[in-house]
Formats: sequence, structure tokens, C-alpha cells
Amino acid sequence: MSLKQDDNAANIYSWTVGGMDCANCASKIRTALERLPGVSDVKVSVMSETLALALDEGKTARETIERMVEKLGYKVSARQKARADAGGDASVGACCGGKGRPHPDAGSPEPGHGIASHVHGAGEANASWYRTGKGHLVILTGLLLAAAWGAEFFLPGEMGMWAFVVACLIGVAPVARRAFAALHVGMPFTIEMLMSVAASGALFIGAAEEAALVVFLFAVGELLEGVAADRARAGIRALGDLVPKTALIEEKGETRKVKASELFIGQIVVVRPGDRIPADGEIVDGIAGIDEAPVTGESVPKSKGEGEEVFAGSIVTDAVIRVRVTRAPEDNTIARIIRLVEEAQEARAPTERFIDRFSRYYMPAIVALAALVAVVPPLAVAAPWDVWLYRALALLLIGCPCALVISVPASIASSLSAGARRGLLLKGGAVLEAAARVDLVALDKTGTLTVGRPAVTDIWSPDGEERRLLSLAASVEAGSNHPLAAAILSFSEKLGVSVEPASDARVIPGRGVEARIDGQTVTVGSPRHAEEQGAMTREAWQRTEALETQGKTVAAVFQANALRGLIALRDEPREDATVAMRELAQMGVRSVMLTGDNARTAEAIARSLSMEFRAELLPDDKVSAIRELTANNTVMMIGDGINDAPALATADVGVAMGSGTDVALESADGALLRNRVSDVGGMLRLARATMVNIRQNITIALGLKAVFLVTTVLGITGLWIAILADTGATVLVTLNALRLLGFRVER
Ligand SMILES: Nc1ncnc2c1ncn2[C@@H]1O[C@H](COP(=O)(O)OP(=O)(O)OP(=O)(O)O)[C@@H](O)[C@H]1O
Ligand SMILES: [Zn+2]
Repeated sequence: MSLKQDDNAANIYSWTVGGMDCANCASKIRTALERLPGVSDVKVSVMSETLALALDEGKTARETIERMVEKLGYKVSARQKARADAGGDASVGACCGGKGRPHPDAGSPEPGHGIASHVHGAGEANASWYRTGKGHLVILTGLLLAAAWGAEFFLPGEMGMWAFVVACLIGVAPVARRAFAALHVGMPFTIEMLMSVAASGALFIGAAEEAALVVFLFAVGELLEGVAADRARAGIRALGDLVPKTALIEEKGETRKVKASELFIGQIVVVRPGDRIPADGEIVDGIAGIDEAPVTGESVPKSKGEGEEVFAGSIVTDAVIRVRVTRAPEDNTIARIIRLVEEAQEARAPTERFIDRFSRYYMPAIVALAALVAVVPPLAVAAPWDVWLYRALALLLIGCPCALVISVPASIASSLSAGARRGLLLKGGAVLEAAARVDLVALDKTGTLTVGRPAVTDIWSPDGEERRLLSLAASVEAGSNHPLAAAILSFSEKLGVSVEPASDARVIPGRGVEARIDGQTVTVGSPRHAEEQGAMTREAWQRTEALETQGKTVAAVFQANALRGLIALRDEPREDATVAMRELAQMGVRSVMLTGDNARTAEAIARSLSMEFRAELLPDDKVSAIRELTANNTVMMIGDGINDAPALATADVGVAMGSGTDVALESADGALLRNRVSDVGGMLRLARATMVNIRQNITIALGLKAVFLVTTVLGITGLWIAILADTGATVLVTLNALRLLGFRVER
């Protein structure tokens, strides 16, 4: 990643930029700014309409940056204060560099900027088309063209022709100004330049009417591109609109309306039925159905009551609740999701980088071709100059790579926001591309394939003292937060077994726990561990095997090398696990269960789900298992993101599963927020659909260009068809990408 923090004088600044509608515009701005002294790490995002860069103000002033962007034809306004930490943003992205790092924005001094600036600072996104600069140009060139047609009709002879010349010159002036601004910063090949040359060339050979028409169509095309780009952005912006702008707080028995962006931790807000919750918090009063679809994509309302966690943006369906705010507006779950999606859109996909490189040669190549077309036939075979000059000018208009350049980012942006709205988060184009190639999914057992809440099913003590056994086990497990520990504790509580105080509790990773009770060390752990400590008997093994074959996990309780008994627990597979694994199989994807549990238990569960398994893995073994699997497959690993962080990082795509604060969103390449295994298939289908969409887009863009390249050289189509083909392709590509917004997770 490019940005190093060796340049201490540089601060990160960012702006909102209006009027960009294709990646071509973005690269124009990037190229221009990168040439300025003291400027580095320029990031321009068409989708979020932002510009960010590291700037040493001793070398270049902020105003210079703004003036430069305006000269190129875009609107610019400062977005947020300088941030001293320049390192973080560079880590966002696809590659492993950024994993596990907290986002530097957490604790930003500006409340709610993440959401607010996108909803309100949206350039011209919400303005009506005729009020934008592009709208003005369309109206102006349209009126001029109509006037010229009128003039041609009523005025005698040559004068009608001159009306078109005037219309064309006035219409092309603003375009030419942008072309020269770009030329000035060393970019001769821009669509504006091609346009200006083509229009003035057409005037030169006497095709004034067509020149005026081309200028008008160019303006219309730019407008349409802008509208299409706004539609693509709306998908992401809609997420931000899910958090209400105001909140009701209670003070001295009275309710008062305040801005949701100004809520602070500890405040109590009142939420009435039908309203959206304004902040992440904890219910302190009331029970209500909560529809969390806006945040997690899960549309079945959950009943939640006192002490339970709720997310900003969720809808309270049926009763009044009071919620204590537990997170500041700028780091609530939905704000984090939006931030992730935005950052994801800036992480460039490999295909996108390839297209960028390609289009860098494409435009000059077409210009060279146009030059040849203009000169070679007349010189070689004495063909008429005006015919070939005309064809060359039309060719110039085909040299605009707009549609091609936007083909990949438009699909990716649509796909990422479609996913985010359904609880499928993916952090960028590179992740999407990798996810589309996945042919093996590795899943953690506990909590991912199973419910994660094991329950005690059998107890055996060789001397018949079951209650004593349970009491010992519970005392030791009090020092562990393993799911098995929770199960043993709640079971003994249910039976009213006394729990003795234990000391020096110690977790033995992947094996069990031990603690001192009455001066003696007692261990609860896997039978294998008990065996290694010399505490297993023949009879205990026979019982263990029988229980494990039923898919139960056995915990052995022993003191020194004397076995005190066995406790069997069973963790049920999730309801949707069978369906989920079947869907993966149908998609031609292998599924492998990874577990620290013993092989017999693992086999019993894996068989019921018809999947492969690898068992008795210590925490490090999971990482090596993934590494082994990645040798021959593209592997997606699904885990909870907290215990499995290293394995997630090792897989080609690491996806955390869970909802809200219990998912480590930041540590994985993606997340399944609905907390359903069946969404794994949905995520893979979304990724595959995106790649298909990208391929369609590239085909549309290149295909149309190829067709009109040929028809132009052959003289079948002329200037105005060429410009129509260009903008038409851009609009088609964008519309095609927008189809992804309607993606369906359920089949
Ligand atoms: N607190 C505990 N009490 C009893 N047994 C334990 C405890 N912690 C670990 N074990 C034993 O060690 C084995 C491996 O534990 P580990 O935590 O690595 O895997 P797991 O979380 O149970 O399963 P998975 O890898 O599928 O999530 C468990 O199956 C269990 O037999
Ligand atoms: Zn463009």
C-alpha cells in the first residue's frame, strides 16, 4: 500500500466533489493533483463523490487544490477537518495489509460526519437535472440548435448555415475550456478534447448542422451519465437515511426532540411504535418487536426486552420502549457498515486496474487511428479529403473510453450496496472477485454450523456421585468463558448444585480448564487430554466413544490422575445448516467443517450435514488446515471473527458471522450480519452474479465501440451516431449494473 507515514508534515484532507460521472473523470482529477508538489496518496471516488489526499500545506495550499478541481469542471467543497493520522485509510482494502486494524475514524471529533456528510453533502445528487451545470448546457445547446433550425428555415441562403456555426461554437465553448484545463496539466487526451476537435473539425469541413447536433447530443449524454451515476449512488446513500435525524429524549418527565447526531452515551431515548431507533443502545424499559432489517438484513422482527441490545435504524414494531444510548452516533453499527461499504468501493478490483491500464492506451490509439484514416486514403489512392476527414472526426468521438472505464466500478458499487442492504458485507472489488472464484468453504463448528449453545445431556460418575461431580465441574468452569463451560454452569444451577469457590483457574487452549479446589487441582477437559494425564479408564473410554458417536461432546473431570466422571453435551446444528450445505453442494462448492472437538463427534455432525470435516484441531492447526486447503482451492472461511481471526486472515476470503457488536466487522474480508449460515450461498451467488455483470458490461462497452469503429471507417455511420453510441454505451452499462441492486438472497 502506497502511503507511508514518513512525511510528517502531510495531513489528510477531503472534499466532496460534484459532477463526476465516470472513472475517467476521477482519473483526470487524480492525475492533475498528483503533479502538485506536496500532494500524495490522492483518492478519488466517483461513487461517494469524494476526494481525499495527503497534503503538505507548506508546498501547496488547499485553495490551489480546490481551484484546480474547479478548473477541470467539477464542483468542490471541503468535507471535514484535517486528520493527523494519515495511516489508516491506506489499509482499507482488499489486501491483507489492513486486517485487524481498528478504523482510525473511531472517535472522530465530528459527530455523525460519516452519515451526515453523505446525505447532505451529496454534490448535485438531489438537485433536479435542469438546475445542474450539465442541465444548463443541454438547455442552452438545445435552444441554440432549435433557433438555428428556425433560422435555416426562414433565412435565405448562407445565413442559415451561419446560425449552426454560432450554435456549435457557443455550445462547445464550456467543453473546450475544460479540455484546455486538462491539457494545461498535461492531459491531452480527454473526452472534452476529442469533442472540441471533432466539433471544430466538422465546422471546418462545412458540416455545421451536424456539428451543432453533436454538441447538443454530447450535452445530453453527459446529463444522462450524471443521472445514471446518481442512481448508482442512491443505493449506498439509502443506507444512511435509515437512521432517523431526530430523537426523543426524556428530561424531568417531559419529552424533548433533539438531533440524533448529538446524542451521547448514557442518554435515555423514547422510541414509539413505528419509529426507528435513533442510536445503538440497550433497552431499559419495555418489550417490543424489533425489525432489524435495515442493519442486518433480517426482516423477521425479534422480540427484545430489558437489558437487550438494539441497533440504530431498526424499527420498533408494536410498543413503546426506552433505550439507553451505548454508542456515540458516529460509531454505531450502521455508521460502521456505511463506512465499510464506502471504503470498500474505493478498494479497486484487479479487473478494474486492468481496464484502467487498457484505457490509458485506448484513447491515444484511437486518435492515432483517426489521424491515419484522415491522411492515408487521400494520399494513397487520392480519395476525397473531406470524406475521410469526416470519418476521422467521427472516429475521434469513438475514442472515449467512458463506458469501458465505468463498467467495473459501476457493477461493484451496485453489488456492494445490494449486499450491504441484505446483511452481506464484502470489503471491496478484490474480495468480490475472490469470492466469485471460491470453490471450498471452510466453516467453524461451534457457533457457526451449530447454534453455539450446547446443553448437558448425560452425566456419569464411576462412584455414582453425580451431584458431587457436577459441583466440581461447575466450580472449575466458573473460570472459563467457553460455550461448554456456560452449559455446565447453567445445568448445575438448574439442579441447584452448590458451586464451591475455586482459585488459580487456568485455560488450556483447545484442551480444557483447570483450577484449585480445597488445595487440589481439578481439570475439566477433552478425554484426549485426560488420557494424556493418565486419568482415563477402559470403561470411561467405552462410554465416551458411545456418546461421541451420537454427536455429543464429552468433558472428562479429573483430579490428579483419578477420573471423577464424564459430562456429555450436545450442541445442535443450526436449523438452516442442512439447507445451506446442500446449496453449496449444488453450486459445486465443497464444504469442510473445522473443529477442535474430537473426530467422532465431528463425524456425527458432519455426516448429518453431508459435509467433510477436520477434527481435533488446536487453534494453530486451524490456520495450517486453511493454508493446506488454499493450496488447491480458493477458500472462504466462515467463523465468528473473534476466536477465528487468524484462520479468517489465512483464507482467500475470511467472513465473520453474527450480528451487531458481536461480529468483528473490522477483522474480516466480509460479514454475514443476519447470522444465518444459509447466507453463505447467497454471498457466493452475489459475487458470481457481479462477475457475470462485469463481463456483460465489458462486452457492451467494447462491443459497441468495435461495431461503430468499423461502421465509421466504412462510412456507414457518421458523427452524431458516434457520439450517441458512446453515451448510449455508458448509460447501458450503468443501467445493467443497477440490476444488481435487485439481487435476491433467498432462492
Ligand atoms: N472449558 C472447557 N470445558 C470442557 N472442555 C473444554 C473446555 N475448553 C475446551 N475443552 C475441550 O477441548 C476441545 C477443543 O476446544 P476448542 O475450544 O478448541 O474447540 P471448540 O470451540 O469446542 O470447537 P470449535 O473448534 O468447533 O469451535 C473441546 O471440544 C473440549 O473437549
Ligand atoms: Zn466521463
